[in-house]
Amino acid sequence: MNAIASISTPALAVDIEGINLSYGANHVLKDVNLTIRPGEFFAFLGPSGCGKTTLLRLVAGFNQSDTGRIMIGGKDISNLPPWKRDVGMVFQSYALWPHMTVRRNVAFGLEERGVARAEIERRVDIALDLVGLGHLGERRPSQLSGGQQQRVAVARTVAVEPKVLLLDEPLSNLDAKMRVQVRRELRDLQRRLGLTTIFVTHDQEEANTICDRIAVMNDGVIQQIGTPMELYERPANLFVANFLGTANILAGGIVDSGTGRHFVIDGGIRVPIASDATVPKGAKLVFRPQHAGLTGPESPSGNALALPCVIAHREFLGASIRYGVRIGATEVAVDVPFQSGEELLEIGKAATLTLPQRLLLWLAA
Ligand SMILES: Nc1ncnc2c1ncn2[C@@H]1O[C@H](COP(=O)(O)OP(=O)(O)OP(=O)(O)O)[C@@H](O)[C@H]1O
Repeated sequence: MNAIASISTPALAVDIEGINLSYGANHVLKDVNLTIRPGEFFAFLGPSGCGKTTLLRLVAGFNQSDTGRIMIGGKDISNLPPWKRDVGMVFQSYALWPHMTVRRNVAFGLEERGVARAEIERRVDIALDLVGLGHLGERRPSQLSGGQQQRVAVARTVAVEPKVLLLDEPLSNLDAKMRVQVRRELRDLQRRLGLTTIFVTHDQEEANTICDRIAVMNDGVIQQIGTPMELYERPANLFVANFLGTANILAGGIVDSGTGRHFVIDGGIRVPIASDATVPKGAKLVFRPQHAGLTGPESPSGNALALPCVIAHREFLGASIRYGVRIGATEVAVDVPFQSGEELLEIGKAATLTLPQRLLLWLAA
């Protein structure tokens, strides 16, 4: 039997149903419902304090909810203590024992469970090999890099053969370069093990690059669940649009005249609304910087919307130029691919912002 087959268990779904949780008057989780599919790498993503760690700890059994239940593989585990849930959690701090060798750190959880010595040695070997640390078993945590310590924390968790892996901001103690490397390793390990995994992060890039699907949270409420691309291309509301990537947001009001609906933005500029567009009540006009174009002040031909604007800033980003553009009193960002030798638009000059109708988003809060 190969190393992976001997340490992985069949992947199970996690169902989170009707969860409400309060700390005193602070209603931290508000009617949370979601299903994590077997073998999925799933993220809880949201700003600090939105409740994602509280939700993860609820799955682990460290918190109790006021209502609802948690199911793993179709079995209600809400009333089981953490050690009977078959979940493994990697903490932000790693929580390694400083006085123990790497091997002892990985073995510790197995010893606590009364696993036989020969089986412990076998599983420690497999877990350390999985994270590429087989040769460093006799070192102590202080003799390892941050990335290596993180891998020991993962090996220790995987060694107890959990049915679900929980990762609480496991990359936040690493520098930017290490983070990119370790997140790839984590993704690769998760794929090889096929283990249902929940990953908590406030970093959208981290969630986008390694997770199959993401639940975006704000203020204890799930805003939207989807793949990274779905969330980026079809955000459900202004919060999601703003949290994943850069979003330009223009406020205004709808007027319905004989010539169809228009969205009147700052300065009285009228943006025609496509006849088939769904515009929720209180919606704002949203578009991504790379979906807009810029030309000189004369209106361009074609079927893009053309709005008069003024160039306010210009930043060279390498592959593109980011222009800060004023439309009425609002400034928006427009990314134009950089072509060597091409003339740039001058700051302070009038220009025309072009927007393809099909890429406009009409989103409410
Ligand atoms: N044990 C506790 N007692 C009281 N309030 C708590 C407790 N744990 C968390 N909270 C509160 O619950 C809310 C959600 O906290 P939580 O740690 O889940 O947020 P988070 O999204 O994980 O944030 P961060 O990214 O900063 O860790 C916050 O308002 C926090 O102050």
